Amino acid sequence: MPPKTAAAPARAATEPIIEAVGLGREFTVTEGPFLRRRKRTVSAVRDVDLTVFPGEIVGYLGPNGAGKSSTMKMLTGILSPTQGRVRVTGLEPARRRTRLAARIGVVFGQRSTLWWDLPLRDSFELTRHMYRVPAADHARRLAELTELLELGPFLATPVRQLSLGQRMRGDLTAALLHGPRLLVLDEPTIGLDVVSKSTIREFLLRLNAEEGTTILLTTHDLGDVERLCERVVVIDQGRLAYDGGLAGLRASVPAPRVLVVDLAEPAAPLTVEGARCVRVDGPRQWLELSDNPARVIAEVAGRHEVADLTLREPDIESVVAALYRGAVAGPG
Ligand SMILES: Nc1ncnc2c1ncn2[C@@H]1O[C@H](COP(=O)(O)OP(=O)(O)OP(=O)(O)O)[C@@H](O)[C@H]1O
Repeated sequence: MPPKTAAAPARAATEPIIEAVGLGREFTVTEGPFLRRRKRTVSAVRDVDLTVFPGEIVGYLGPNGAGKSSTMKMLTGILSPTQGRVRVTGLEPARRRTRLAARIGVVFGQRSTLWWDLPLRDSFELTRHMYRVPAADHARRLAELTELLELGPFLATPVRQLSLGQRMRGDLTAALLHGPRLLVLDEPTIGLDVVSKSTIREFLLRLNAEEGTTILLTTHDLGDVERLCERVVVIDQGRLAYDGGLAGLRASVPAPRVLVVDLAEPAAPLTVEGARCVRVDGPRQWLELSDNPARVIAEVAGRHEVADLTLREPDIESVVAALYRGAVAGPG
């Protein structure tokens, strides 16, 4: 399926921070019962062209198995591409992994880089040595980050005693202590409660606004996307399916609008041309619209006594679900 595109935000004429052209990664897997094993090639990522400029926040989305983690691993040098080429901050990641590590921060939400048995503060001190950050710079930055991420009270706590949200904030701090230009996040809010999610989202926005840090994140949490990403890239079955703004994403997929009707009395599901009743709860009914809302509203109001009406635009969740379905269904 060719990628759908929408107008990307205006960018300064600067060097891209990420530039991938025709990027691909295949794996050879062995399958089948003993003595009848066969080798099969799995294409995890194919033909991905992706250019990200400094200061962007880009959401990299896709259903399970779409190729997000494989892309992230190629961008951070953990995996070598089998096709195409990629540069991150001007470096070829798999060949210049150590040099690249000094320029980027990486957080994989399900895997901590902190030392489990050490107090948080000691983990940060070890990180300082790994990145060779001067002591005074480290102290200043640690003070800023721990204040913004509300980690002060936990600096003496061993990592294994931290809650998931505290640990995630610790991982973010560790990834940012050396002042990277690019932050790569794989599921940064996975498993967190609403307050912790919000703390992390607000922090990332501030980091981007005040320091100009470029952020590339994968997430299945569309709240992250709505709050953080001016640009989304959708990958499906290894290929790009969309690259553009959130508004364009909404416009590119025909997800239906829903009319919520509060009748004066409970009634049987409404049958109206151009609408499909998808839910009934007492006097409230939800009509999925395939026609002009004004005509549907007029017809419902002509037949029933209506107490209230609300027209709901498709939420980003149903837009993305429709996009994934469309991409899975194939071209067109
Ligand atoms: N080391 C590997 N060996 C064989 N196949 C792999 C390997 N890593 C990934 N794959 C396959 O490549 C495809 C893409 O996987 P990947 O982990 O990149 O997807 P993802 O979008 O990150 O999925 P999820 O959202 O579930 O984490 C999948 O079919 C997966 O099974």
